[in-house]
Amino acid sequence: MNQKVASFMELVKARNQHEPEFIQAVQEVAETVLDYIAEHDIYNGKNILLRMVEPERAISFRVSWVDDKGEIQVNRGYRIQMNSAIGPYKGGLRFHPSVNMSILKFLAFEQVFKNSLTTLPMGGGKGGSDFDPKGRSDAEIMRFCHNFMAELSRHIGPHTDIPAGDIGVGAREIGYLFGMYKKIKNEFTGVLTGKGLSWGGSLIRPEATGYGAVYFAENMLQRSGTSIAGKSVVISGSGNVAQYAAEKVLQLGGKVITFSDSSGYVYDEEGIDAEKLAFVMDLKNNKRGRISEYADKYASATFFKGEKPWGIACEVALPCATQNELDGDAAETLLSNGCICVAEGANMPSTPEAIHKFHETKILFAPGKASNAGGVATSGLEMSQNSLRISWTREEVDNKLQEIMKNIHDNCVVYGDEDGYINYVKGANIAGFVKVADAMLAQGVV
Ligand SMILES: NC(=O)C1=CN([C@@H]2O[C@H](COP(=O)(O)OP(=O)(O)OC[C@H]3O[C@@H](n4cnc5c(N)ncnc54)[C@H](OP(=O)(O)O)[C@@H]3O)[C@@H](O)[C@H]2O)C=CC1
Ligand SMILES: O=C(O)CCC(=O)C(=O)O
Repeated sequence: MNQKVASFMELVKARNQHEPEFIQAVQEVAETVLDYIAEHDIYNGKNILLRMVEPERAISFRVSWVDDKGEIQVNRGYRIQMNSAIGPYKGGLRFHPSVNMSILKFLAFEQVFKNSLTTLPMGGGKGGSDFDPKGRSDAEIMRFCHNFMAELSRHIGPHTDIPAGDIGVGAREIGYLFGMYKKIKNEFTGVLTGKGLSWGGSLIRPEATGYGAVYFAENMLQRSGTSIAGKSVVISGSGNVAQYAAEKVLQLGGKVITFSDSSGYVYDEEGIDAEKLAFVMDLKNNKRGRISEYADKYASATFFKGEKPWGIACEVALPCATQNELDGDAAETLLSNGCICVAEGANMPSTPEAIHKFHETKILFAPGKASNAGGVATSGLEMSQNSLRISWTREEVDNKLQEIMKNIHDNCVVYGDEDGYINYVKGANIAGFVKVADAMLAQGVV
C-alpha cells in the first residue's frame, strides 16, 4: 500500500470503526483512484474521495410488526443515501439477518460507481433490514413490507430516491412495498423499480443482472479471441442473479454445472439444461425450497452440504450469491483447475486476496460494480419508461442492455489498460469516479 492510500485509509478506518465490509470496498477504490487524482490537477487537493466516502445521509429506523402468532417483532430498517451528484439516489433493498451499517454502506458506495458506469443519470444508495424472510408466511412478509415502507416513504420519491430489490427482496416484496407507498402518498409514480409488468415494470428487469453479467463476460472473452460457447461454467447462488446468468449462459452455448445456496452447492456433471433450470426457478421462486432438493430430483447431481462450488473444475466462474464468498484459497483452486474468466454477478463476492491472485495470473476478472450493472441500468430504463408513460418491447430493452454492458466494458478497457493486460477493477473505479467527481466539482462544496 502506498503512503497516500495508507494515510487516506487511516482516516476512513478511524471514522468507520467496526465496518469491515465498508472499509474493504473503500480501500479497493482508494488503491486505484488516488494515484489518478494526484496525476490530474482538476481533482487534486479537493478531498473528493474523502467526500465520496461519507454518506450524504444515513437513515436508521424501527420497524415493528405483528407475526402470525400475534407476537410483536422488532427489526431495524435502513436507507443509505450515499451520493446524488449525477442523479437521484438509486439502489436496492436487502432483507437478510446479516444486514447492518457496514454492509449497506459498502453496497451504497459501490452503487455510486456502478450507476455512474451505466452512463444513466442515477446517484447511489442502498437500504434494507435485518429482517429474515426465510420461513415467514406470505402474510408476514406483507405486514413487514408495509411497516417498513410506512417509515421509508418519508425519505424516498421518484425524484429523490428510487429503491429496488436485492437479496431477499424480489417481485413479491416490491409489490407490497409499492402498495403501501401508493396508499400513503396517494400517487402512482415510479418510486420503485422491479415492479410487475401490469403496474409500471419493465420487461427484462428480472433477467437484467444475470444476463448483463454474462454479456460482460462474453465481451471480455471475445476481446481475448474466444467466447463462452462450449465452456463449463460454475455459478454460485440460486436466486435472481444466478438463475438468469445460467439462462444466458445456456442461450450462448455454455454448460452450467453448479448452483448453491447458504446450505451448500449442487454439482451436475451432465449440465443444468433449460428443463432443470425451470425446476430450480420453480423451487426457489415459488416453493421457496433448498437447492439440495435439486440433487433429490436429478440423479446426475450431487449435493455438497456447507460447501462452496469453487472446487469444481471450470473455465468460467460467476459468483452470484453474496459478498466475500470467494477467498484466496478458492481463487487458487479455480486457477489450478484452469479457470480463465471470473465475472462477478454478486456485489464484492471476491475477497481482496482472491482479486490479487486473479490479477497476478492475468486472467479475465470483472468486478461486480461493472459486470452486475445491468440490473440497475435496466432499472434506469424502467424509470425512463415510467416518465414517458410507455413500455418498450423485450427486444428493445435487451438491445439497450447489451449496448450498455458493452459500453461499460469498453470504458473499463480505456481506463484499466496496464501494458496490454486489462485491470477491470482499476478501469471500473476510475471510469465510475470521473463522472461523479466532475459533477461534484461543478456543484461546489455542498
Ligand atoms: N437482484 C439484482 O438486480 C442485483 C443483485 N446483485 C447482487 O447479486 C447477489 C445476489 O442477489 P439476488 O440474486 O438478487 O438475491 P436472491 O435473494 O434472489 O438470491 C441470493 C442467493 O444467494 C444466496 N446467499 C445469500 N446470502 C448468502 C450467504 N451468506 N452465504 C451463502 N449464500 C448466500 C442465497 O441463498 P439462501 O436462499 O440460502 O439465502 C440465494 O441463493 C447479491 O450480492 C446482490 O447484491 C447485484 C446487482 C443487482
Ligand atoms: O436496480 C436497482 O436499483 C438496484 C440494483 C442493485 O441493488 C445493485 O445494483 O446492487
